[in-house]
Amino acid sequence: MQTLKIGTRGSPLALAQAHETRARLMQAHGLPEQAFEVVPISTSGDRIQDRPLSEAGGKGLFTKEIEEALLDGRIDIAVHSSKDMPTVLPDGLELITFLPREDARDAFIGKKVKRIVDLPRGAVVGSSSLRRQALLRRMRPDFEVVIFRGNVQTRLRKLDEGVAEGTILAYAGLKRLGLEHVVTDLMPLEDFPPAPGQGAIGIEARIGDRDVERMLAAIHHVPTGQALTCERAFLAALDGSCRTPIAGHATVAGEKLSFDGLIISPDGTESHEVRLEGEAADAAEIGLDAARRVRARAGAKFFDGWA
Ligand SMILES: NCc1[nH]cc(CCC(=O)O)c1CC(=O)O
Repeated sequence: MQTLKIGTRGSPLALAQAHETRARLMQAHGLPEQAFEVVPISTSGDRIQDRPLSEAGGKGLFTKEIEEALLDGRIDIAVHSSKDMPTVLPDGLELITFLPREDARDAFIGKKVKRIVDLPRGAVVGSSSLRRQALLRRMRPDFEVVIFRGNVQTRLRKLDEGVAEGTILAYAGLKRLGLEHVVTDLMPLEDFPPAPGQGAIGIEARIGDRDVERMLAAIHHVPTGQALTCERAFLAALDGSCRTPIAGHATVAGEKLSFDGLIISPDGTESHEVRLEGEAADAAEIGLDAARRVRARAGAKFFDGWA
């Protein structure tokens, strides 16, 4: 077979994820590194630095150019952070493979204090994610939450410069970058539920590309796939307004799946949670059912407030 072209964003995290995918494929198929080519692709999401991405057009910004390359045949597979993937993909493409999930929790990086609970009243905490901003406000209404973008290095520099007392990032991303030593605290799943898909590498391919399907089947992690099916069904059913922060996390043990979902107002004052358990084989139905329940509990007005 010719070289398999692995498309990815060019950020350090994206490249680390592409390299992990390549390593797993090499291992599973006994192939040398030269059997693969990692193709970095710049996306609009990487280029827009001046405003929150939720205002610039949301999640699709990180995937558009990569999906065009996949559809054009310039690459054969695309490696993504599942969390950044829209729930609706372009015709002809599917997310078919998930690698074993890393720790899905958010991590706190404190400058003067290690634990977020030890921050003084009114402390400034930086985050660019609507979910994290809302959860921070719910947890500590006294915090001043400021927008904080950029890669890990940029954020650490901002902490050094005194722009904020701390910031929150996905533990998984930090681990994959070999930066877990900067983490000073881990956020509990209950107070600070992760975004749907957090910590899971997802691989997108052309529907019906049999050679690629065969290659990828060997590295697919079934429990992660089931968890992601549930989380993405929850997200898809609620995603009408991308201005509503949504958290969702499923865990799979044997045949059983357990899901926790949450929607929260951006100011953190109103949140609605749901927990459902069921058969892992019913992952999509559980996610959809959870979305119906949490939507019913919140009422239609909840979504109107800030949409
Ligand atoms: N939105 C950016 C993004 N997309 C995926 C990750 C981390 C890795 C992951 O969740 O799999 C991050 C950075 C972060 O949230 O800290």
